[in-house]
Amino acid sequence: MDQSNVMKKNGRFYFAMVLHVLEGMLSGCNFMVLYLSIRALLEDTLNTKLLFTLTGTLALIFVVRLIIYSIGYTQGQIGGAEVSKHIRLFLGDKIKKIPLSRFTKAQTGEYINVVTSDVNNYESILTHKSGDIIKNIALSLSLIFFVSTVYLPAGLILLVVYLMLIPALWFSFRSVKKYGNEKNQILADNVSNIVEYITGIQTFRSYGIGGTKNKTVTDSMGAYSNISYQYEKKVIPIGVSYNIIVWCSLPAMVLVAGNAWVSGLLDTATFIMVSVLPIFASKLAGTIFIDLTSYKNLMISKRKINKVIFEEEEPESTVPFMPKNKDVCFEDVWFSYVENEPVLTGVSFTAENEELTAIVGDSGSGKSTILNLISKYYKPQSGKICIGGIPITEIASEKVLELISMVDQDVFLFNDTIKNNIRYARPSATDIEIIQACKLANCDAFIRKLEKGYDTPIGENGSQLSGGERQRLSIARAILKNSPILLLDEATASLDIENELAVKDAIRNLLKEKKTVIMIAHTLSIVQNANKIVVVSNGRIIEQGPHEELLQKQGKYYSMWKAEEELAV
Ligand SMILES: Nc1ncnc2c1ncn2[C@@H]1O[C@H](COP(=O)(O)OP(=O)(O)OP(=O)(O)O)[C@@H](O)[C@H]1O
Repeated sequence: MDQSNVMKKNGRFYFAMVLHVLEGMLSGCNFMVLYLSIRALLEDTLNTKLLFTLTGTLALIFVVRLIIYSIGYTQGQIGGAEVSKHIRLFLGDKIKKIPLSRFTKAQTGEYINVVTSDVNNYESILTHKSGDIIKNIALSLSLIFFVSTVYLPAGLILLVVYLMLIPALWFSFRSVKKYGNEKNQILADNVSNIVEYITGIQTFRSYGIGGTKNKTVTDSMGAYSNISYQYEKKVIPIGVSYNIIVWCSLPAMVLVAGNAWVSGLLDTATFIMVSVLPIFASKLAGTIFIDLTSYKNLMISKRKINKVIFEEEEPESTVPFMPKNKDVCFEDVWFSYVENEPVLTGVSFTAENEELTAIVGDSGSGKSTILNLISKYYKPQSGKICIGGIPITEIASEKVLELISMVDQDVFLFNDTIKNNIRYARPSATDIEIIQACKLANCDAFIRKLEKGYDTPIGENGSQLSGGERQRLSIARAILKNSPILLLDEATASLDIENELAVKDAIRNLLKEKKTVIMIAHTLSIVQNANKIVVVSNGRIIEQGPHEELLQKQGKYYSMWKAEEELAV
């Protein structure tokens, strides 16, 4: 669907709106019948026949209104739900196309908010708010029209009641604009913080910073209640003042109509009718004020949805990406996550086709960032990253990632069976291929010991598995995907010796295939046989070459090697 049509309202919605207008006008007719009844009563012309005619008319209005209401309500609900269904489907698809670098912590809360509460808000505008507002406005207009025809000054008083809505809404819309946007932004931060809090609840609890002790969450909750309070504090007095002013229409009406009655210009029936109408009209105007204020507030959600709909997308994957070879080349790449805090400063190196390139360096030197850039999770600020000589900047992430298998420290596992978790790497894989991959990744044995073997559900994010087991499942995925480029973060230091050996053995099996491998190595013993070792320090490459050559240089690599040897002794 074209993005400019996503939020477009449909025929059902407009049909429902027409029916709401009719319903509002019919409600106004009740007052006319009531007026005729009072007239007949006071003029002593009320008899059984007229009484039946009047009550029959009221019953008919009721039945017609009921029919119109039922059709209008149903059409409005279906029409609104259809629009929000299109929005949800579009956003689901859109999120796939947004560059991965946009999914920072803050932005994630914003997206969650848009696809959940903002779409719900917009749906409620379509299914409820618009209909209620339009119906009440139609009813108000028919009241003004009716009263004006029976006694013009009374009609003008009612008109003033409704015209007073303009300044009241001007003030309330100003507050909505000021606090509503801020409230929405704080809510998005709140969602991000809560998602992070709940995801990390075990860690928070283990350090005794759960509940109110978690300052970030409590601060953000506090900020949200503050802004909600500020918002209400500004809007409520406007609503209250408006109500007080419009209720003055009651004594004003009694005074004006009373004077006319005393002077004989107005009959008793009209006096009674117009004198009680301000009670109803004031209440109705108050409802319209509240509904329009909340409509304006809900329209913030519409703008936010639109912002995501028109957000810049990844380049389309129409261009086939078939590099002749799979060497990965960095040319003077500069990158920072946060403005003015460079993490990579002029990185240049080539990981040759079907060779093993190891990246070593101090913690925080930028090793994982290099892998993140190859996977297009982020975009460099300057410089070029090429695969097989083709710059990847203009290629869709999807296409680039087809060529890459990633085995890193953060293994994400779905709440599904072991077999299905591995199958994500290649949905067309047969059970035998999955088992074969698991054997090579050293996980077949532990999987078979589980109650239901490969069909065992592994809980949310694989919570029932150890760190080493999760890493081996991730290696099994990479083996199954069998892509020509392998990005590997060898993080075995945190594992117990048995798991470390199993993972290292699985990695050895993974490396047997002819692939372009870029491996972050945390222990140097594993990189001795690499074709090239790239040494990173403070975001720069300070040495590169094979093991022996780097040892001879007696630079950073040499001292790291010596330090590791001493540790081993
Ligand atoms: N998403 C992020 N936002 C902001 N800064 C980040 C982000 N990820 C990493 N950094 C910072 O970038 C720098 C390089 O991080 P990186 O993870 O690439 O280092 P590393 O060499 O892989 O470290 P380690 O060996 O400890 O995993 C660090 O200072 C880190 O704090």
